Amino acid sequence: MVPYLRPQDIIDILIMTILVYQLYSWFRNTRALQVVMGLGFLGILYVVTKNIGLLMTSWILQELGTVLFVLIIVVFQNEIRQALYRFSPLRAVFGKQEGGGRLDLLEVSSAVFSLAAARTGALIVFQRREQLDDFLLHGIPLDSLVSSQLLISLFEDGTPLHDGAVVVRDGRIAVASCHLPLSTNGDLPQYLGTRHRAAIGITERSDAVVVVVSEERGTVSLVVGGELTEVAKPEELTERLTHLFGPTVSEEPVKTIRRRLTSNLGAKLATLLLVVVSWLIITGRQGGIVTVTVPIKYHNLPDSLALRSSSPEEVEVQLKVFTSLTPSPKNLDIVADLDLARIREGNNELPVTSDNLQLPLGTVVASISPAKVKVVAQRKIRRELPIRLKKIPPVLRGMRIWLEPERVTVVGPEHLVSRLDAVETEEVDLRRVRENRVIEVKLVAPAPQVRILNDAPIYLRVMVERR
Ligand SMILES: Nc1ncnc2c1ncn2[C@@H]1O[C@H](COP(=O)(O)OP(=O)(O)OP(=O)(O)O)[C@@H](O)[C@H]1O
Repeated sequence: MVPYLRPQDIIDILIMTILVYQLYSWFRNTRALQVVMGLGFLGILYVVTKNIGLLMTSWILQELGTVLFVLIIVVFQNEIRQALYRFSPLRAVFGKQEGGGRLDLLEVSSAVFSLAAARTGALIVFQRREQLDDFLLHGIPLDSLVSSQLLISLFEDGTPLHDGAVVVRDGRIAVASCHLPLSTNGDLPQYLGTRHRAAIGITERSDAVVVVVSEERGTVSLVVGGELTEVAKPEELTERLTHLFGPTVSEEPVKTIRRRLTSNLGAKLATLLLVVVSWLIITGRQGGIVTVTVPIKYHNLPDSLALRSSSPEEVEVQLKVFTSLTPSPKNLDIVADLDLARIREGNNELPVTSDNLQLPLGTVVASISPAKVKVVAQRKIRRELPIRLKKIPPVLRGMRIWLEPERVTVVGPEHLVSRLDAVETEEVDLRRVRENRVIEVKLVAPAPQVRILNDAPIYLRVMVERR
């Protein structure tokens, strides 16, 4: 189905694999991923039913797909907005990374473990690069420094703000008593109640880091990327938070790259397979091969050389065409433009490649025939030749005629210029000339490739001697 694989195709597949895998890792464990999987299944079903000719089923699936697509955009607008935000290149420039330096993590750890010891439930969300506003409900805005005492008193049972989560942003407590979205991950253990599900929910939808204290069990857990891990000691929590907020990652870059490439390898390979299959289906749906006859044009011929001959004048180009993008490449003016800057005197063979063609969007060159053109170049020479009147006109008795200047310089291919013995003027009519005259005459180029290097006018002087 695919006769060749260009380097661009490999880049194409790799880019799509990275994008799809990124999307998958961001949507993983969210409702959106399950819906996207469901849609993917419907898509596969549609392709299968269409290909085996189940007209009604494929038609219904097609119509359903359009409706579902619109519904998904409406229902998952938050997720889509977050995903687009994550893709934005401006995020790296303007997005703020929560700095561990501005936040006293020792204060946080000490508060959290005091709360755990007192069996007071707590939920602290640390905003990192991604905005959380879309996910926060009913919060009371605050703007205060993070201190152990303040955190303890915020979660103190019976106080007005103890219910819900505290959000720490830019090293300060920004919101208290706010409601977070719950995780929809059906695989979570039964014993995790809504506080823990809320902690997991916000980290599934963003890059936030959450510390959660269980009122029932007195445990402290750290939640990142939807993964919850219990932390036993305040020092461990401080260390892990420092690592999460710290700008430096102590691992060597090579190790980090290797770890990033090999982690979650199964999902990555599955994504690659999915992209390759989709790529094969999409490229397989190209509108087939179209043959176009393309004329050859030349540029950059060195000044010292002249083109003696070239063959062929045209090449046949087979194009693979995406029909949806280019309806009829036959009607397009495609020209093969060859650069002659490097040719030498004599026979030259120039390859014709897709780089020489200006192709319309959505077309790819499958083959060019012939793939080479023969160009014979010849040295240009310069000669000074006498100027000769074309057909010496009949002159009256006593009339003298001569040309000024008498000689002119020409330049052109050696085989043409070497054969010339003069450069002729156009015809001049002297029948009515009875007295002295100066007539401007024009020179005629001996051949199209021969150039006359003369800017000054040529005069025919006529002198009539009176007796
Ligand atoms: N969506 C939410 N957003 C923020 N806080 C929430 C949310 N849902 C519940 N909470 C907090 O969790 C408390 C209820 O916790 P619940 O016992 O249901 O969860 P849990 O995970 O079992 O926690 P714990 O182990 O502390 O009991 C609520 O009083 C409220 O403070």
